[in-house]
Parts: sequence; C-alpha cells; structure tokens
Amino acid sequence: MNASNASRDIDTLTEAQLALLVDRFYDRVRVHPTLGPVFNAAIDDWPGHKALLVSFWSSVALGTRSYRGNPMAKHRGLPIHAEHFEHWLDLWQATAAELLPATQAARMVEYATRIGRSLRYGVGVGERTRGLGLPVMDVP
Ligand code: HEM
Repeated sequence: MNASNASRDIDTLTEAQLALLVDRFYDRVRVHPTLGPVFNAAIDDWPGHKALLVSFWSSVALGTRSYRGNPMAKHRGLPIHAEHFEHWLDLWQATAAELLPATQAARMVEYATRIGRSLRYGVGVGERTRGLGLPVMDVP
C-alpha cells in the first residue's frame, strides 16, 4: 500500500472525463437562451468544436500540449457581454459538479475562472465597472 498512489487516484483527471465534461457542457450551451445564439451563429461543426475543446482542456489540465490556437483572437469580434461570461461559468460549474469528483470539479472551475477573466479583459468586458454598470474609462 502506497500513500502517494492512493492520493493520486483521487487527484487524477483523465482525458475521458474531460471529453464527457466538454460534450455535456456544449450540449447545454447550444440550447441555453443567452449562450446558444452566440455559439450557434459561430459554429457549424459541433463535433469539431468539441474535439478542439477537449484538446484545449487536456492541454490546460493534463499538460498534453495537444491544443494549438489563439482563444483570445477567437473571442474578439464575437458579440459577448459580461453576462455571457457569468452564464458560461455557471453552466461550467454546474456541469463539472455533476460529472466530476468534487476536487476535480473545483480544479476545472478554477482554471475556467482564471482563463475567463483574461478573456474578459481581452474582449473588453472586464469586471471593473462603476455602480451604474458603466465601464471605467481611463482618462488620459
Ligand atoms: C469563460 C471561459 C471561456 C473559455 C475557457 C473559452 C474557451 C474557448 C476556446 C479554447 C475556444 C477555441 C478557440 C480556437 O478556435 O482555437 C473557444 C471558442 C469559442 N468560444 Fe469560448 N471560452 C470561454 C468563454 C466564452 C463565452 C462567454 C462565449 C460567448 C458566449 C464564448 C464563445 C465562443 C465561441 C462562439 C467560440 C467559437 C469561435 C469560432 O470558432 O469562431 N466563449 N472558447
């Protein structure tokens, strides 16, 4: 009996788990009232999109380096507002919580929150807002 093996069993995420998470998540995205229209307008090849996202998440979470791409550039130019990011993360969190052990779900939510935050700033819908919900303008 080896303690490090036992803890590895709990901590190990597999590509199959990520594929299931991605598959269920985007099935829900497609029919979501706010997210669905943005994705359905941009994506024709859903199996291809899911496969790309499995490679993205396995690069992030498993270090496989199988993803090549530029997520920031892909999101610029899409009609995305702050609420899209909030719905995206809520749905990701709910799907991960259903499909993964709690530790792994928390890990995937943590990654998505961090990546989502930089994407938000990249597409110009960062979290810095004033009370009225106006974007903070930098005065030169
Ligand atoms: C918050 C965390 C998010 C993550 C981690 C994420 C991640 C990604 C990644 C890795 C891609 C593939 C980029 C490529 O083609 O190489 C992608 C594509 C895409 N994302 Fe996101 N995304 C996030 C949020 C959002 C939100 C809020 C929306 C809008 C509702 C969105 C809409 C899209 C669309 C439409 C594409 C396909 C773009 C295209 O192929 O032309 N994403 N996303």
